[in-house]
Amino acid sequence: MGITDTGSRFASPPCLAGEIAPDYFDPMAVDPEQARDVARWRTSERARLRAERQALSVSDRAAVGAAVSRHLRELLLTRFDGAQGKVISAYWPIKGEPDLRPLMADLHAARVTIALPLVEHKAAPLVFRRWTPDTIMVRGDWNIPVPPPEADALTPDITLAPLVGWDSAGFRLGYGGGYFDRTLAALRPRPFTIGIGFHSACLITIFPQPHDIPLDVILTQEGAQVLRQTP
Ligand SMILES: Nc1nc2c(c(=O)[nH]1)N(C=O)[C@@H](CNc1ccc(C(=O)N[C@@H](CCC(=O)O)C(=O)O)cc1)CN2
Ligand SMILES: Nc1ncnc2c1ncn2[C@@H]1O[C@H](COP(=O)(O)OP(=O)(O)OP(=O)(O)O)[C@@H](O)[C@H]1O
Repeated sequence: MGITDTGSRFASPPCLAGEIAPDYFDPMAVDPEQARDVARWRTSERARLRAERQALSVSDRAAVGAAVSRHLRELLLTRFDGAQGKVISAYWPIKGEPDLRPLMADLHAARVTIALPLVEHKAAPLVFRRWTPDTIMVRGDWNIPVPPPEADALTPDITLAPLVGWDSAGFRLGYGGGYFDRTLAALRPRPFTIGIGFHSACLITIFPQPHDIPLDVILTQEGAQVLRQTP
């Protein structure tokens, strides 16, 4: 899907994707050799982008977290009237991801219900459990801090998907477990999905495969990218 045909508008330049001929790559082609090449390429791009992110100073990363939080607050106000009474799934930052925890606490105080994702079963959709600033976290899969098993399981209205890489058609590269794609494929109604990442993690294309689901918005420190129509 191209940029112009989604009716998108951009807060900053959308990373050259408009310069790609639409017939350059056929995302629906399921050629096993091509799928294998894409998987290898993704593995090396993930490593490159993660190393780049890790090389940033702590204060640069903190500034990105603060800027993304500002844009997210604004997006929730303008598109969801502040999201009061809604369930938003966030994430507990790992491996240099933008830290939105202060905003999570502010949203909780503003009567937004916050949930966090858990890998409770390998290669299955994520489970979301309620988080409040008083939640005592436990170690989950991959050592990610998660709410305890007795925390309520919730279905998010809005999902924040942390990303390792993104493209201007709204596709996301994560850590390679396929968890968000499986989750979005399973959830009905599908939550409004906001990718969260560094602007510099923009790729010309992630070579979307049939299982990849484009996000509704991608937020970076430079604002909203790939903003789709109102849900
Ligand atoms: N902060 C945060 N929490 C999150 C996510 C996230 O991206 N960020 N997730 C978003 O989904 C889920 C965890 N995602 C995971 C993704 C991959 C693997 C994992 O084991 N990766 C293997 C490679 C897998 C493969 O290539 O088959 C590895 O790196 O060794 C684990 C958890 C839920 N919580
Ligand atoms: N809906 C789905 N059903 C079954 N398998 C899926 C689905 N979505 C993704 N997968 C599998 O997960 C694998 C990894 O997917 P992908 O490369 O898109 O990961 P990712 O989006 O970077 O990971 P994550 O969401 O965990 O951060 C794919 O090879 C695919 O086989």
